[in-house]
Amino acid sequence: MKVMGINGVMEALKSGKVNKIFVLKDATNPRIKEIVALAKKKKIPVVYTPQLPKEARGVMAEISPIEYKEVDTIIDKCIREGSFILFLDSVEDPQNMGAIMRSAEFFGCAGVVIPKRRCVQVNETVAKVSAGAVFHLDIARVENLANILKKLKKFGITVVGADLDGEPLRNVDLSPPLAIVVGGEDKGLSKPVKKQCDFIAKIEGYGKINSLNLSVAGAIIMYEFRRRLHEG
Ligand SMILES: C[S@@+](CC[C@H](N)C(=O)[O-])C[C@H]1O[C@@H](n2cnc3c(N)ncnc32)[C@H](O)[C@@H]1O
Repeated sequence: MKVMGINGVMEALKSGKVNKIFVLKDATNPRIKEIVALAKKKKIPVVYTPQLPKEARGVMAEISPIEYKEVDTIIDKCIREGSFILFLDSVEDPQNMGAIMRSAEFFGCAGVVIPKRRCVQVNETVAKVSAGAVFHLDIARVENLANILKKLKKFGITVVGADLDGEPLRNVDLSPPLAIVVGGEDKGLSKPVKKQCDFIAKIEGYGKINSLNLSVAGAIIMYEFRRRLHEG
């Protein structure tokens, strides 16, 4: 897998997943120089090249494939840290997947769980849009999201689904340990997934359109989770 762009390469490098770095011969950006210095310190080969794809913006890394985690590892971490797990139900657009993964990492998510089918997988676009967040996140792939959500109850994890057809977010209990479930672009939350949610939360709008981009909806709930924890 290749990662392009300064942020993605830097985060991949910090996470120890880079095998080789390609740098444009005449690159002058000081952050690229920082990347080269860090790569050399970590004894990672740096190849200078006269040409790179435009979207690399001067730097590209060859990385090991994403190592998916067991969902149980993420559940343990969520309980131990008193944090939250993000579940993505049939997200199809890699831009949206990358954007929500970036926010999930930013808000200190214990891990992200995605279905093996009918969902975009963690590819180069997701890695790039996430600004390298995917290299710091624990990500699990599961056969059936609803079955895992059912299992969470036994561990005392509250499951909150984000949906247009819910009660206002401000009335919903977001106490940790928490699972936040966000739906896909077209279908939203599937029926079996909705059935496993303890609460369905709606972010109230004040304009004419009725829905948010899924990555924005997810980020608002993750922020609200952290805000309430902070304010006690
Ligand atoms: C673009 S919306 C999907 C809309 C879908 N056509 C539907 O009818 O549910 C993608 C996902 O973002 C989340 N979302 C978007 N707007 C939201 C809102 N106002 N409140 C809660 N969740 C929202 C939900 O999880 C939703 O499934």
